[in-house]
Amino acid sequence: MANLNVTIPALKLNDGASIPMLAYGVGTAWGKKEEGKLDQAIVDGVKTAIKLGYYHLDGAESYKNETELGQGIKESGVDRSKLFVTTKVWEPTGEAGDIERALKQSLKKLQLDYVDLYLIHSPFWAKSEQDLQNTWAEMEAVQKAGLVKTIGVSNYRPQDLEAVLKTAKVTPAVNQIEFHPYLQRVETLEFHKKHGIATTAYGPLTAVTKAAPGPVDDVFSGLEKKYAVSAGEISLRWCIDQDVVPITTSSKEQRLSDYLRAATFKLTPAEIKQINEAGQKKHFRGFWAKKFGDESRL
Ligand SMILES: NC(=O)C1=CN([C@@H]2O[C@H](COP(=O)(O)OP(=O)(O)OC[C@H]3O[C@@H](n4cnc5c(N)ncnc54)[C@H](O)[C@@H]3O)[C@@H](O)[C@H]2O)C=CC1
Ligand SMILES: O=CCc1c[nH]c2ccccc12
Repeated sequence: MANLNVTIPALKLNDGASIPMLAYGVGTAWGKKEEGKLDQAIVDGVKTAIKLGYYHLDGAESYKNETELGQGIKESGVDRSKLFVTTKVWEPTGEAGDIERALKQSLKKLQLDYVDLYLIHSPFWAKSEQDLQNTWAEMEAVQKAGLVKTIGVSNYRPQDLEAVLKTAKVTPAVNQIEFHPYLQRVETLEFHKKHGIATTAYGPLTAVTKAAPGPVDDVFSGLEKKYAVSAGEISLRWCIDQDVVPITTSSKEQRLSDYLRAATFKLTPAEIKQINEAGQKKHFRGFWAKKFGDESRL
């Protein structure tokens, strides 16, 4: 297996930490594992990703494979300090101490004493603005206690972030959202920019996988020839060149290896504009569609 030996760029977060701009996610591609049993395929997938150079790893309590993610990290032999590990809390209860309890369980499964980034998986469990605010205060507390380096959110809409910012002492450093040419999240990205919140993107390959064929295909084929890369690699680079960190995944080593080519070329502003204009002709949301509302562009 060719290892391209590429350098993945990093993005500076609002708290001074650096986040690698290409991540390997363990939330999709692996199917459902048997409860309580270590799934060696997931452990091996994590080790393969790390071996190839994916040092940013995206997990979550709800994926039920933090044990495999932790074991893969351990068996990779790569120094902990070189890795950037994210996990997410699923549905906070709103009770005092619930975030600390959930985080400590995650850390135990991951066999780690801290995570680089801890996210609230979604805002959809909250019944009020106050729920979002109280839980954010709990996130601030675990950061202060040194259990996590950086705190953030996922799937938050501008109105959810507004609510958090009314009482926050620490601005969320990251919002992890679905982002691809058919879901460009213009308003959300503008809000992020205004408040110094970094965007990380799940579903970055959607335009060339689940939502294909579509209006970006012709633009992509021209760029595939120009840069001698695949449409997937164009999709990932389209994120990176807009300062968005793509989180991708595959159980296939060859695909993961190929995607590293996203770090070997750069799209021009005119090419990004071409993709954006073509992408705006179609709307597709692969995750959480009912929660956002089918037609929402947020
Ligand atoms: N915070 C959240 O709510 C969510 C977070 N995530 C995170 O993001 C990660 C990546 O999410 P995805 O949507 O899976 O990312 P993605 O858009 O990069 O798609 C990856 C999937 O596409 C498949 N694929 C790749 N190349 C392909 C090709 N050429 N033809 C056909 N299929 C191909 C892969 O096998 C994999 O299943 C997850 O593992 C998870 O860690 C994912 C969804 C929601
Ligand atoms: O994060 C992506 C969506 C999601 C939420 N819970 C699960 C569990 C397993 C796979 C994906 C997800």
